[in-house]
Amino acid sequence: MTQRRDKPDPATYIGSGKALELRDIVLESGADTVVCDGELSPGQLIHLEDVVKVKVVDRTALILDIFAQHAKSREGKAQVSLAQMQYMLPRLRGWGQSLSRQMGGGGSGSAGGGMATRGPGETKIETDRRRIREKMAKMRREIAEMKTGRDIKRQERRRNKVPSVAIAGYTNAGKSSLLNRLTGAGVLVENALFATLDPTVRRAETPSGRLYTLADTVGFVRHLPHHLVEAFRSTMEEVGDSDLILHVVDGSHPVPEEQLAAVREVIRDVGATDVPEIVVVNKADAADPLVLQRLLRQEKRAIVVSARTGQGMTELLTLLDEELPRPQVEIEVLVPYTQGALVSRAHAEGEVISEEHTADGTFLKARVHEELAAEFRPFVPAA
Ligand SMILES: Nc1nc2c(ncn2[C@@H]2O[C@H](COP(=O)(O)OP(=O)(O)OP(=O)(O)O)[C@@H](O)[C@H]2O)c(=O)[nH]1
Ligand SMILES: [Mg+2]
Repeated sequence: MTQRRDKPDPATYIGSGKALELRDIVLESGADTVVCDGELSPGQLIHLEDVVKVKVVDRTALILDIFAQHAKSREGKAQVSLAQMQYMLPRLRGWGQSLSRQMGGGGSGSAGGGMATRGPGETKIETDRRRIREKMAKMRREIAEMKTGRDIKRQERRRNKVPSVAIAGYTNAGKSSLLNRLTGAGVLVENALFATLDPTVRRAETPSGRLYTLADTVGFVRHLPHHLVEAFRSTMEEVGDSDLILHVVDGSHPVPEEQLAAVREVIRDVGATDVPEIVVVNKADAADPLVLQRLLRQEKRAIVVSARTGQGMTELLTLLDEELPRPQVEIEVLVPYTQGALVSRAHAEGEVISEEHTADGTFLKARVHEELAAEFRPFVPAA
């Protein structure tokens, strides 16, 4: 059901007449849940439930439920429960329901007899709120500790100078499928929204034999509610810290541009705007050729692939090899004057620290990329 309004009804989100219409649909169809593609205030949710007499789930709650089903890592799980508690806090409903029921199925054992700890004059709902807040504080501390661990890992990767590639994109675009294609990683692929929550990082090799890491990320959605942004953070940081973004877009979608734009908005939000991006138009096997042509015309650096059939993978790997920043190596060499071209390349492709013309040739200190360093290897003076 859709309704066009200037703004949501303050009481029931949709208008009161529309709410009655919705109640009739619920009765006729025997539906047990109403899902609303929007964010309801706690009051709107309660009022709407009172009218339709079944459970009402808004967009945030639905996304949280999906996250909860798919979170695998400890940090992912903790972040989801934190977001769930934050969501529940203003929505607790009185005496009747137990906390665990309100927290949604499969809750992490947060309920339990609150009677014993209830302070004087505190109602059940106040007790519940206090306990949730305490639990949230504990959870935040735990997440902060987990983050430190992850940062250390990331720093190690940096120090090792293995360039990192993040696969980002709208949910269901085929990010995990692409990761599997590129690395044979066996990451969960599902035809469901948000199959991925925990950051999954693999090591891989470019055709020219350079090592890099490839990180799968959670799918982006438009208008991501704020407390979900927090729950996403681990993956987003991965994107912001990467050396290259493979921005996967579902080419079989009639208007992939919308998803591209939505994802770019989030990339901007996490400050990853200066990370180079390759647009990977996926699902070529199921796409309208006209849409693919349009995308290739519009996007500077785009490539059409199919993670399913393997189409375009060789080209993608070649492109990735070209776009990955070259790690810099410091060299100290004595280059004979007959090899002047090599010295010129150090100037053009690298950064010359010092240059001295001796009787035996050019004594050069420079920072250059790995391939060039290899060419200078014959001229490293014997120690
Ligand atoms: N036809 C076709 N389907 C594909 C292709 N790549 C992926 N799919 C399907 O698209 C669906 C989503 O793929 P995933 O790889 O899980 O997508 P994702 O981007 O990782 O999704 P989230 O992790 O949920 O954000 C699955 O049903 C895949 O089988 C492709 O090249 N062609
Ligand atoms: Mg995935």
